[in-house]
Amino acid sequence: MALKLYGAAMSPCTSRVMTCLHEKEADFELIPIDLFAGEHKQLPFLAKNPFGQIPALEDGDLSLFESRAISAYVAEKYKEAGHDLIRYQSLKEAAEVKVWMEVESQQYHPAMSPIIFQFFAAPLQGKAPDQAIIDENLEKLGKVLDVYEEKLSRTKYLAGDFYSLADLFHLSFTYYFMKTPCANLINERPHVKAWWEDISSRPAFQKVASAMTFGEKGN
Ligand SMILES: N[C@@H](CCC(=O)N[C@@H](CSO)C(=O)NCC(=O)O)C(=O)O
Repeated sequence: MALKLYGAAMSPCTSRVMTCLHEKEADFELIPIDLFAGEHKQLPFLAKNPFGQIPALEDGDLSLFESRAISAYVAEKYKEAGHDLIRYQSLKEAAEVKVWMEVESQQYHPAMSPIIFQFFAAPLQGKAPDQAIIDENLEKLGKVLDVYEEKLSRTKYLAGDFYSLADLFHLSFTYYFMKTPCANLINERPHVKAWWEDISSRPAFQKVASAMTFGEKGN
């Protein structure tokens, strides 16, 4: 039976899960939740995620939320299908994947998401981007990217010489980041740039990126 993903194609958190579903060649249905109408802040959606945020996923009687947890579930459930994202046959490699999944959510995302908010969400609320917030977080992100540059000079991908869920977790927010005037923060770091070009060119993400139209005319 097809998995049901509740969210919005342009939302980076929904796109994170869709990218994983495509890598695993999983059959799913995207059920749109209208953020602009506040559908995510009321029942029935609140019963799927009490924090009132997209995405949520239903697989039979299992209902999940948090895009990274949903992606990890999908990667485990379909571990023998499509690309192995969690290195389930190697305890050591799987542990490295877990380290860099945490790095994305604990180091990279906290610096990246305020920048994305300023460029894409603030204007929707009629506010100009707050340059002080952008600058403060660019400095933090630069320090994180310096660590990435060194690591990626030693391994092709973050967890090793294999593409994993850790790399995938970065795709959707970084896609929007590369559309801002701050893209040079990645482009000026050769190993990070090469890594970004490699992971964002994967067919599973390309399928998703075409619908990631935040900030474009009419959105
Ligand atoms: N840690 C959670 C964050 C979900 C989230 O921020 N969802 C956003 C859209 S994705 O950018 C959202 O629902 N925003 C609307 C709101 O917060 O009101 C996850 O990874 O699933």
